This record gives sequence, structure tokens and C-alpha cells, in this order.
Amino acid sequence: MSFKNYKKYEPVKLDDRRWPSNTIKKAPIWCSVDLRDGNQSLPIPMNVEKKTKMFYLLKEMGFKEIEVGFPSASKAEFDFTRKLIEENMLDDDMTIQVLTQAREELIKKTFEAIDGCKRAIVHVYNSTSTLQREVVFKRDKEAIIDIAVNGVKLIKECAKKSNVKEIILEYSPESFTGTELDYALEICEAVIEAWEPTEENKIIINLPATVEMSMPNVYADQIEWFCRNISCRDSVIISVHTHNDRGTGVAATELAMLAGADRVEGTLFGNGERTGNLDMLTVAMNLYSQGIDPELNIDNINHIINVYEECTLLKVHERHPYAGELVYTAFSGSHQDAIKKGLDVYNQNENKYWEVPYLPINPSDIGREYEAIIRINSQSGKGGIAYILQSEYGYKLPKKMHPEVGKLIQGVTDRTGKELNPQEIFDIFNNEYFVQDSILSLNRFESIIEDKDTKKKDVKVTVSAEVTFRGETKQVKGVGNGPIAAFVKGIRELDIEPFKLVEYEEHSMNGGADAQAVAYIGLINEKDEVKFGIGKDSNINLASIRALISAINRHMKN
Ligand SMILES: CC(=O)SCCNC(=O)CCNC(=O)[C@H](O)C(C)(C)COP(=O)(O)OP(=O)(O)OC[C@H]1O[C@@H](n2cnc3c(N)ncnc32)[C@H](O)[C@@H]1OP(=O)(O)O
Ligand SMILES: CC(C)C(=O)C(=O)O
Ligand SMILES: [Mg+2]
Repeated sequence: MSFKNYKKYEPVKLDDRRWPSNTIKKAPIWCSVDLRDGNQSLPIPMNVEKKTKMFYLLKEMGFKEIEVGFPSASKAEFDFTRKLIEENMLDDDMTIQVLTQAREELIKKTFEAIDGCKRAIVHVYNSTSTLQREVVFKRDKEAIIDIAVNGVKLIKECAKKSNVKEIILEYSPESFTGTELDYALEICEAVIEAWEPTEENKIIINLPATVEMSMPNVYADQIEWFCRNISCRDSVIISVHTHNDRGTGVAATELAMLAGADRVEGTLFGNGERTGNLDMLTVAMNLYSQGIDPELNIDNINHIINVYEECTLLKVHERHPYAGELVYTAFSGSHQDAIKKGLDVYNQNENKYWEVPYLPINPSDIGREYEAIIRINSQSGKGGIAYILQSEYGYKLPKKMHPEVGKLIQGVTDRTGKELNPQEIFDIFNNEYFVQDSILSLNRFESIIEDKDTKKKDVKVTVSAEVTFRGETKQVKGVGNGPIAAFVKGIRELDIEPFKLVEYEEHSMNGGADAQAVAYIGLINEKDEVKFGIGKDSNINLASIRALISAINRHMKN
């Protein structure tokens, strides 16, 4: 590797830059270039059918400006533009955008393609960079300005003759980031002079990072410098179009918005040339997560992903910001614990801001209702396991029981090294606490409250039960101040190691006619070992007795 083969990118001289003190307060004018820049970078470009599908998705999402193609490039591109117009696929507040090189035959073909349209943005570009002037066009600065100006003059002429009611011009000094700033301004001023925009009929000047060549702060400086130096700022919409060669396309766009950009071009999930275009959904969701209306409908991200993947034949990465399959999922113990606690607090308080550790947005806002927020593997902890048992199966384990259940599940993940799905977790839990290889089991249980005067402190309960203990049927009788105490006294007759009850919790499950009570009991033996048991029954007394038996069995098992 020879880093000496590469030139340093020169920063902009802008010591009084203002953009670092600015904040973004509203969404930009969005323009989707999925059907053009996204499409031109695909191994298999979209056919008319797929473009139609993608177009309807973009329309559903609320894009008002859509670059629908490069109509002079191919039959599919031309036919698709015609279809949009002839089949009236646009709403009145939507504008199509079409791209063309500054070449006569291509401009004329572009106007044929938009014939009969109500309003269109004609987007013309030519590369202005030092490198392309030398190696591609082999022309000097003046000649490159001529290409742009001649193109714009022809568009003006075509627009006059065309039956399209409103033509908006967009000009891109392509490879802007490889162009001397003062020269980029000079060529844009020449284009503006040729087009003669007004405050009512603005021109769009698009300043693309065709190749991302610098840190995003440098791009922001370029945009601020440009906005401050252009002659008729009020008649110009400054648009940005970033690529992602250095992986900072989103950052570059956001800083450019601080620096004065009014409009943003990009694609869904950043599809586009090389490492892609700007990922507009990320910028939109970044706005959303700051309490700013993104002015796009992203409430069903799974639908957006499905259509995108079908049309582009590309995959959305599992870690893709906001959209990836794993981005709302925590495997690691401390994250799971914090998420569980955060969700518990959030769910108890209405009308609060979303503030849950490790989850910058509420996944359900973008339709991820059934997302597995917490998944269990060997990196997971007790908090996450308790979350799964509560959120998927309704068991609200007492906090003191979490370590015991955590250890039980972690024993399996440590052994197998694999992820456990909720059903597998539940099966292990169920086998341990409910489906026991019972040493002690309950066959019959009756309890009678002898003194029904509830005002009295000492209520007397008599229990009569039948159990099977080590394979033999035994009758159990006991009296106590409650069914558990009475039952405990009764089974003292059996050869069971002494224990004390140290923890008791109960809650109901399901509700309505199917309501079940769940009881959790912790027993400590003479060696100071605590083990929990769980019982479930429609009758709370029976649920408690079952929990007690479950705990005794777990003590005796080891
Ligand atoms: C950064 C971007 O994404 S820009 C958009 C790029 N997208 C595409 O190119 C997709 C669609 N393009 C195509 O299908 C084809 O390139 C066409 C139909 C537009 C043109 O096809 P062709 O004329 O056969 O070939 P090609 O693109 O190689 O033309 C290159 C010629 O155009 C000139 N040229 C390139 N861009 C421009 C421009 N924007 N304005 C004027 N002339 C240009 C080149 O200098 C070259 O000229 P030369 O023949 O004198 O050397
Ligand atoms: C056509 C232009 C705007 C482009 O796609 C780019 O420069 O990246
Ligand atoms: Mg591009």
C-alpha cells in the first residue's frame, strides 16, 4: 500500500463559517433519485414494471419530487416516463424530474419524453472537475462553461415550444467536489444568467459530491461559501446530492443543511453509484428522532424494505440504521437489563418523551411491533431472560428470582453457544418449574377457614390434602393461619428437609374467564440455599401450594 500515491484534499478558506452554530429546524425539500441514480448503479436495472412499483412506493411515502429517469438513455427509461404521463400516475402536487447530458440530441429526446406533462424539472449536468476537464473533455474552463450554457439555452428554447406548462431547470456542476470552488460558482452564474430565474420561478442549483472526497465539514464549508457568494440567492434553490465513498454521505448532507442547503437528493437505503447515494431514510429518521416532522411516511419500514428489495434485488443489511433486522435487538446482558427497566418505566408513564436506554426510537413508530427487542444467547443476562418470560409468556418473575432463572438459561447457552428463541427459553423454564420429575406431587387439596370473622387477626385454616411422596400416597392434615402455613405444617410429618419460606409473590395472568393466578415461592434450607418454585392455577390458594411443592422438589432434586 502506498499512501504517498494520494493527494491531500484542500480545505476551504472560510474562517468565519457560521454553519457549526446552526441547527436543523425543518425537513428539506426531498427529491428521490432512486429511479435514476439508484437505478443506473444496479447490475440489473429496473424494467418498466419494477420502476412503476418503486414509483408508487415513493409516492405513498410522500415524495413530491422524483427523478424518474434518464429518458434519452434507453427505451425502458423513455417508455417509463411516457407511462407516468399518459397513465396520469402523478398527483397534482408532484413534479417529475428527468436527467440529461448537455447534448442537443439528448435534450431534444428528453423533451419528447415529457410531452404533455403538467410540470417537470429538467436536470442538466456536465462535469466541471479539474480532472474530468483534462481527461474526459480535454477542454479548458471556457469551453466547459459553453457546454453548460449551450445546453441551458437549448432547454430554454425547447421549454418555450413545449406544451409542458411549467419547466423548472436544475443544473448540476457534476463532480462539484473535484471542482475549484470559484470556478463552480462561475459556471453556475453563467447558467443562471442564461436561464434568468426569478424569485417566483427559481432555478435549482445542485452541488453534488459525485465522489465523496473530503470530510463532511469541508463539504459544509463549500456549501456555505457557495450560498454566501452566489449572486441571486433568492432565485436559487440550493440542492445537495451526496455519495458515500468515505462512508459519511449522511453526515455531509446534514452539515450541508446547516450550511444553507434547501433541498436534498438521495435514495432509499442509500442505493446508488459505488458505495451509494445519500440514504434519505436515515436523514429523515434522524430528524424524526429529534422531534422534527420528516415530512415523509416511514411508518411501515418493512413494506418499504420489501418493495426496495424486490425492485433493486439488493438486500438491506441487518445493521442498516433504523431499518436493519437487528437494529432494535439487544443480545448483551447489560443492554437487555437497561431496556427492560426503561420499558417498564416508559409503560407506566403516559405522555412522556420516548426515553429507553439503547433504543433511540420506539420501533413500533416504524411498524416494528413484533420486533424481538431482546434475544438470548451466551452474551445475555438475567434481565433479558426475565423480559422474554414477561413479554412473551406473562410471567413477572420476582426480582430475587432473576439470578436463578438467568443461571438456568445461561447454562444452556454456554453449553450450546447458540441463540435460544423465546419458545426454547420457555421450554427450559417450564421443564424446570412445572414439569418436574416429582418427588412430591399433589393429588387433592381442600382448605376450610374455621373462623370466618375476618376482623380477627388469627384466622384458622385447616388443610386436608393427599400427596404422593417418593411413590407412596400420603394424607396430609394441618392447621395454620393460612393455607400455605397449614399445608407446611401437614407435610412436616413427611421426611422432607427443613426449610423456611423467604419469598412470596403472586400476580394474575390472562384476565377474564381464563384468568390464572401465578405464585412464586422462595424456600431457604439449612445450608442457606434459596430455591424458587412456581405454581399456576385458577385458584390462588392452589397456585401457592403448587409453587411450594415446585420449590420443595427443586430443593430435593439436588
Ligand atoms: C454522476 C452521474 O451519475 S451522471 C449520470 C450518468 N448516468 C448515465 O450515464 C446513465 C445513462 N447514460 C447512457 O445511457 C449513455 O451514456 C447516454 C445514452 C446518455 C449517452 O450515450 P453515448 O453517447 O453512446 O455514450 P457516452 O455516454 O459514452 O458519451 C460520451 C460522450 O459524451 C460526452 N459527455 C459526457 N457527459 C456529458 C455531459 N454531461 N454533457 C455533454 N457531453 C457529455 C463525453 O465527453 C463524450 O464525448 P466524446 O464522444 O466527444 O468523447
Ligand atoms: C447527475 C449528478 C447530479 C449525479 O448523480 C452526481 O453528480 O452524483
Ligand atoms: Mg449521483
